[in-house]
Amino acid sequence: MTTAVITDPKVIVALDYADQHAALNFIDQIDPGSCRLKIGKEMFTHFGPAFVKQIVDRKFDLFLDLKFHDIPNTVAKAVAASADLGVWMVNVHASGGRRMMEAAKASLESYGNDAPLLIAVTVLTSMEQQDLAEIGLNVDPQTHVKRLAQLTQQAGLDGVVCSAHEAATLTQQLGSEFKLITPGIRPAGSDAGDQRRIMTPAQAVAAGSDYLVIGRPITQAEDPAKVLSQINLTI
Ligand SMILES: O=C(O)c1cc(=O)[nH]c(=O)n1[C@@H]1O[C@H](COP(=O)(O)O)[C@@H](O)[C@H]1O
Repeated sequence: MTTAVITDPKVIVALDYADQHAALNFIDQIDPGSCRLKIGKEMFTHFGPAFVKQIVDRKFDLFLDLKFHDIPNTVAKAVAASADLGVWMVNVHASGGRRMMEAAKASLESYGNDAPLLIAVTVLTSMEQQDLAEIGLNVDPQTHVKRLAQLTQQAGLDGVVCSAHEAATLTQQLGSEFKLITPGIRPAGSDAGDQRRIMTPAQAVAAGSDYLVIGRPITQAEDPAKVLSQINLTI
């Protein structure tokens, strides 16, 4: 183990590897107290629930990022299936609407204190105003995020995924208990890639982000554990 243990680590490392061994090699170098981990569509599609359980068994808090978006009954069942895997956090798309989110929340009632945090994606951090216009949403990203975050809170969820650019406004509007999970994080000097609404780790925390989702700047570094430690020192 090379990474320091922190109380309530803020970094969630996005394990977007096509190769299970590369992911496990990284995990072997870090301590579960130094970060949380996220498995998204790429690794889940390759390696399935067995891989999720492997990570959970290693005592990492795991965010299962499958961004469910379907009719309420289907999403409710998928969210409950995620809870059965023992994950720490699971998400849906807020644009699936109030009834879908309420059904997802209700499906976790029977899990009591073992229920994962349930959060909703607002506007993807890869999207800017022009992308919204192309899908018929003639609104600026901030306004749309605000609207979806309000709906998410009303539906009883624990927080939202948004860009750190929206964090300060959302904290003011929705209170500090409502969790803000922010991808689109880039340490100074690193490549933005396909992300559009980005911030550095320190800026994001200062803006009010509760958790920072960081993928490629860590996973594609020559020494991922070292980059994670360096980021932890800045926040
Ligand atoms: O829900 C997410 O985690 C998510 C939402 C969003 O709006 N933008 C976003 O980038 N993500 C995820 O966050 C991670 C970001 O990875 P990097 O761009 O490599 O840091 C990816 O796994 C995305 O799927």
